[in-house]
Amino acid sequence: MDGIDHLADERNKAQFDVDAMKIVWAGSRHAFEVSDRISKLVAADPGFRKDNRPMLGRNELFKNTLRKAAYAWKRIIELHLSEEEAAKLRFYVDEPAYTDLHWGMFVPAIKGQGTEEQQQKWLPLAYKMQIIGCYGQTELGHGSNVQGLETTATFDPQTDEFVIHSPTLTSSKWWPGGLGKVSTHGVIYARLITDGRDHGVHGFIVQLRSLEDHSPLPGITVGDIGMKFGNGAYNTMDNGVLRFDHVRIPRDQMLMRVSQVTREGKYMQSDVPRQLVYGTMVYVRQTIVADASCALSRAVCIATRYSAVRRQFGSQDGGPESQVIDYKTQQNRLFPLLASAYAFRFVGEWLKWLYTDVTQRLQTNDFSTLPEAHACTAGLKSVTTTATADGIEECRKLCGGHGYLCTSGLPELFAVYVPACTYEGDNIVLLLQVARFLMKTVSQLGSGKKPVGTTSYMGQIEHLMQCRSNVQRAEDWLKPSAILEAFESRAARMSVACAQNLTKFTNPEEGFAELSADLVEAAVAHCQLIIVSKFIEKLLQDIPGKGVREQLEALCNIYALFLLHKHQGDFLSTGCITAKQASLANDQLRSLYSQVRPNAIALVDAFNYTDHFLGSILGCYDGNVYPKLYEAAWKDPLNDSVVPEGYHEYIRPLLKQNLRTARL
Ligand SMILES: CCCCCCC/C=C/C(=O)SCCNC(=O)CCNC(=O)[C@H](O)C(C)(C)COP(=O)(O)OP(=O)(O)OC[C@H]1O[C@@H](n2cnc3c(N)ncnc32)[C@H](O)[C@@H]1OP(=O)(O)O
Ligand SMILES: Cc1cc2nc3c(=O)[nH]c(=O)nc-3n(C[C@H](O)[C@H](O)[C@H](O)COP(=O)(O)OP(=O)(O)OC[C@H]3O[C@@H](n4cnc5c(N)ncnc54)[C@H](O)[C@@H]3O)c2cc1C
Repeated sequence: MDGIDHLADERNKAQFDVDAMKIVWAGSRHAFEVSDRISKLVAADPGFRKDNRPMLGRNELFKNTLRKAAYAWKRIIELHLSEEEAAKLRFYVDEPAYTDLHWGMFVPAIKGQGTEEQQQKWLPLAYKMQIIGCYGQTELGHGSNVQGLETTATFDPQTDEFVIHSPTLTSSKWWPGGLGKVSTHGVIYARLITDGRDHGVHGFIVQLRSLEDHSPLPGITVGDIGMKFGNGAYNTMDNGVLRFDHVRIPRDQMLMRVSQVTREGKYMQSDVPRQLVYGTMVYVRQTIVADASCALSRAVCIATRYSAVRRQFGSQDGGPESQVIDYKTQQNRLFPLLASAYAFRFVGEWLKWLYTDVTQRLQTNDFSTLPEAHACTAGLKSVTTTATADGIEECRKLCGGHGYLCTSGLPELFAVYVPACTYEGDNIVLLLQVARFLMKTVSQLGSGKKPVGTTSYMGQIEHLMQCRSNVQRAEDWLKPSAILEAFESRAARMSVACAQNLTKFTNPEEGFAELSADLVEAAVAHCQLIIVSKFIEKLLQDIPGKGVREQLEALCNIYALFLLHKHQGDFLSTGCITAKQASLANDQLRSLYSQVRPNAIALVDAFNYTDHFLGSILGCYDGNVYPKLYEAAWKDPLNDSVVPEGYHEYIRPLLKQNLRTARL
């Protein structure tokens, strides 16, 4: 526009090396270089334009998504992009599409649950996109309760086939992304029945559409489930409905890594735990945690830049008004979100490591860390997506009225993001899984079995049950040991209190149901401890770059102390800290906000988002917000004509009628 950087003064205030922080954020120099190159490539390509999405009707919107997905694939092939680069390209194209499920769930399901042979047969086809797949688990009647799924896969020994069937309306598959209009195949979850016996839910590769003309195969009824929350947004995705009427598939299309059905129809189980059937969900939950940091950082980048541009009140003698970012209330809402974005980034990195580690162990039949991996992925998915969805909405409010405009980018970001609280496991249902894991851990404390990994803090249960924080001055809250002890003792005491209350029930399941609200809170406390401790561990690493460590320390302290303030009821009622110490934490938070304030713009610049990816006038890099908002308004289709369509039919007759009435 005017070529001036309206945020230059803010950028000049930075007290750290932004380029070094970009590398910390990306994870490595290599990751930064790939991300930087691919994001610029996407931003510069008009084929990936996305600013028109809110204006398009469903059919147009969907066709546009198909075009983009095909174009993205064309570019991936033309440019010989690696798997890593291709994934980045899809990320920066930033449009929910069937490809997310193909690459994100269909391929991982085959990799995780298929035998070597099955992988060799199906993966090359999927990698070349000669088949397109979805993940067909949820049904109209059951989503969370996977064991309640009704679709059946009955083995027919005469033909060596499974017969896939939807026996009831509620057994219709409902929700799978990419299913409605695109997928040719699906990994479909169904109850395996052999010789009249029900062996529970298993995965099957089922062809759904003809590879010649895309029509549904015989016995298959398939379509889209209809418009979802928000214009544009997730409506680029064809979430589908699917019914089977005795559809036959060859026996070797059951995913047979975990269990097998022989030619004779005998059901056999490998040594691997049955829960590996749920393995794809563990994988995806892990990726969702890393994605949370992307979505939150994007919203925070928009809200931070705009808060520095926006001025309200405080003008004296005709001088400039105050930047809204200087209001302490704005900082108290914004900076903890900025800190959370960094915290989720680092816990996401760690979770990726944990997942890789458990996968390697599984390959050598070591299943010992699977329960922890399940609890961590489930719990962190829940806590980070809830905080991110709430955080995006908070960022919208932080941008005042303009945040409500689609051109702010925030309404669409929220609408696309908010189902993350539900998909891949409803967040409450997942926290209850964490609570079960915690109750088991507590119950084993007296047995001599040493808790390991993320529950190792429970090894010092006697200390944690009676310790009192020794914080005396606000600065004492800057000590990682003070923070860790407070978070560990809060989590331990909440879990132990639940475990003690559970003993009052003769039926443990009844007790679990009755105490489930408290159990969820104990699970949240445990997960928040993991996030805080992984941030602190990150700071123990070598962190190059002038001032980078200092900024990260401030953000880590903000994250922890803000949580402590928000959940002070927990910390006080469990006696981990005193009211005076809670108040000192608050004093420290204020001073941390002042420390972050001059660095705020540079801290969001470190995310290295292009204007294309941000998709927000309020968050644009140069901060030249008002001319862009003004210009964009005139591009709205409603402004194509000065007098609106419909004037002659609906406005003019009204006005004329009022004139006649007035004359009477
Ligand atoms: C990149 C992709 C883009 C994202 C796009 C998003 C697309 C969205 C896709 C989807 O949503 S796919 C569908 C996802 N569906 C769910 O997440 C369903 C949630 N429900 C469940 O996961 C499970 O049913 C449950 C809630 C965990 C309960 O399962 P179940 O009743 O079978 O188990 P329990 O009796 O409670 O537990 C038994 C035992 O198993 C352990 N366990 C449970 N899940 C797992 C797991 N995933 N991995 C390992 N272990 C697991 C559980 O802890 C119990 O252990 P023990 O207590 O017996 O030791
Ligand atoms: C955008 C989107 C994309 C999706 N994509 C796919 C896909 O690709 N493939 C696929 O298979 N599925 C997909 N799903 C389905 C998704 O996985 C399920 O919706 C999700 O697992 C939640 O299950 P549910 O809908 O049955 O919720 P319910 O379980 O019906 O939840 C309703 C309410 O009941 C509560 N509740 C349920 N059980 C308990 C309990 N035991 N204790 C306490 N409270 C409980 C929940 O907390 C919630 O408040 C998608 C969903 C969405 C929204």
